[in-house]
Amino acid sequence: MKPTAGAGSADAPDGTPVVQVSRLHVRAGASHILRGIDLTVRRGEVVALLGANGSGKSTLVKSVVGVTPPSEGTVQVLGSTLWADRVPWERVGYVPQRVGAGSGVPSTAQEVVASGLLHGRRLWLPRGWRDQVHDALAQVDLADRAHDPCHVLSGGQQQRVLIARALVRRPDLLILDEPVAGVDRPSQEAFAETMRHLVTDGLTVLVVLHELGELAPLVTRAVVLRHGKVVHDGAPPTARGDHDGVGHQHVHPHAAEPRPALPEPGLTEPVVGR
Ligand SMILES: Nc1ncnc2c1ncn2[C@@H]1O[C@H](COP(=O)(O)OP(=O)(O)OP(=O)(O)O)[C@@H](O)[C@H]1O
Repeated sequence: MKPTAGAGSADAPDGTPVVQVSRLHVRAGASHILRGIDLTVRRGEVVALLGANGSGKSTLVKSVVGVTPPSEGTVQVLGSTLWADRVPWERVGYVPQRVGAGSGVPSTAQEVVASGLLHGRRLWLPRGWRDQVHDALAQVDLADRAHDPCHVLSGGQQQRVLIARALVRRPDLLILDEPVAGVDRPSQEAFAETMRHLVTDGLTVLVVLHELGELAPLVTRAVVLRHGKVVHDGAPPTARGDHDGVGHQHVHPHAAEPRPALPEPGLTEPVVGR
């Protein structure tokens, strides 16, 4: 995936909350899925949302993008309160958990990505949309597949189309739910490189991951959910053994500054001084 210049604001992290979740509860029937979540994502941060299957990660990001309404509590995005104020969704990119870009509709990659330029107040494509779509597809290395129907693309390529759809509006806030699940290693590396450029340009990111993988060097904070509650909010964990990995970056503390114990067994392990 190839970066292009400038998405998001060019501001440095300044502590301004971009996402603010307060005492959020979500219930569905008899299920009490989220149980009092507090989460703040500040401008310029890259926050990884981690946790075991069923811990509530997708439900939390769906609440942040206004798909799932809260039972209690509030969610603010870019300073606007969901379900009360108008939220500037045109500044938000969202990649849902793997859904397939085609979803049975015979749309081309170009058409799917172009739909990312539409939002509540703009139901027509802006002047120059073809170039914007081409740039977004180039960022995920699919410019040459623009006119292919999505159903002929592989699962990983469809996922990259959805990433391009989120990037095409040059968002200030990007929310990704397992963006690289099912994406091959070279594409993961290219995606991480694209993200590195976008984050340098000021993009704020909330990303659901099962492991930090190639995005590890970018992640500024990790939030771990368990049974619908936040059980860790702080330094990102480091996967066991990755000192041997290609491209490993020694960004985590060593013996002098031990990491907090990770509360999510089996997910990742703290690494100290290896
Ligand atoms: N609409 C719903 N009705 C009832 N239960 C639901 C609903 N949506 C989610 N759940 C339940 O809430 C829990 C959390 O689901 P969620 O998809 O948020 O988990 P997750 O952490 O994203 O999991 P995974 O890592 O498997 O994607 C699960 O037990 C799920 O079955």
